[in-house]
Amino acid sequence: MVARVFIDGEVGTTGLQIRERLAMRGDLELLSIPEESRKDPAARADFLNKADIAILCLPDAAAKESVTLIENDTTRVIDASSAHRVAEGWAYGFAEMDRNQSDVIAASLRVANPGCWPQGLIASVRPLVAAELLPSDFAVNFHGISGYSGGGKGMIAEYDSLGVSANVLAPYGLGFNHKHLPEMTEYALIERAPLFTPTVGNYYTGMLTVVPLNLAALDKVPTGAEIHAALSDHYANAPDGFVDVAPLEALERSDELNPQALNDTNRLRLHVFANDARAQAAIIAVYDNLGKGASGAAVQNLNLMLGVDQTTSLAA
Ligand SMILES: NC(=O)C1=CN([C@@H]2O[C@H](COP(=O)(O)OP(=O)(O)OC[C@H]3O[C@@H](n4cnc5c(N)ncnc54)[C@H](OP(=O)(O)O)[C@@H]3O)[C@@H](O)[C@H]2O)C=CC1
Ligand SMILES: CC(=O)N[C@@H](CCC(=O)OP(=O)(O)O)C(=O)O
Repeated sequence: MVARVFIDGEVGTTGLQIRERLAMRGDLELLSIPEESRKDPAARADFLNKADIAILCLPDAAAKESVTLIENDTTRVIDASSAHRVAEGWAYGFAEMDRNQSDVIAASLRVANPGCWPQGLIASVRPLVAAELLPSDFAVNFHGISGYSGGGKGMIAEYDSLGVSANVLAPYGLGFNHKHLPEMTEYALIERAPLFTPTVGNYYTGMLTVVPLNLAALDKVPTGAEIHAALSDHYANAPDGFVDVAPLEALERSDELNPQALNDTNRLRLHVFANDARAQAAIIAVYDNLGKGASGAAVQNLNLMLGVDQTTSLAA
């Protein structure tokens, strides 16, 4: 059966990349709304109700509206916005976060695609809390850099117009109230929101996130090898190999620590660094904010919902 897929917001940054990733697929029919009616709720309702799966690549308010425009109980939804990530009745679309999460996604009518930043944090911290190497009340810090495409068409236009005169590394979110905090807290299994200091760099795409771990105050201090083993065990069982853990090496730095290293892929790679004598460690994640951070994850979720083999479907 050919599945009908409608991308609501198909000319935006995330929507365009999903369309590119799906363009060659013979098992899908891409329903495309005419340019002049792409913001007309009646026309969108028509396409949303015709689709087997609708992928929402819209600002939060428009994504919420799309869901209300669906009048049947057959159109399945993947929402790339942050509107439904901690909402009841929605599955969280990070397949690697738990052993059974890909089955949960595969069976769901409503899937919230994870935020780009939260994936780095959840991938780094959740397995350690689950393995009881970190307590759930651990004070988590989270830093990182994202390419400016993370801010969508508005931020892309801003950086394009400034060119080389744009700030090379701009910290933001300094009111410590970033919209991603609720999903980070819930899915990293931590009790308090992380202290999150994102930065945006003057380059198009790619992310590098850091979870520094000051472990000295813990009753039982995990070693770097224990942290690495817990993450490696967790992702060895993850489906499809999109998330992996680099070997634990006694390095002060690594050339792989480049936010653009996994651009144009659906992959996320974790690196563990530690100094056991100081009870200090850091977990660094590298991925593409438009790949595993958005469009790649959406295609991965689409494949799970359709029961399509990821390795033959261009999700990678
Ligand atoms: N960029 C990224 O790295 C990531 C983005 N996301 C999320 O995905 C969603 C889309 O983001 P992104 O692609 O970056 O954003 P963009 O701003 O690039 O694209 C959004 C698109 O939605 C269209 N749009 C806005 N309002 C409506 C409406 N009422 N009806 C129909 N279309 C509308 C816009 O139209 P117009 O072209 O006219 O402006 C635009 O084409 C957001 O919720 C974002 O938070 C998630 C993870 C990462
Ligand atoms: C660089 C930049 O501005 N990034 C955006 C997040 C990217 C994104 O689109 O957030 P969602 O994953 O929730 O949609 C921000 O920090 O708000």
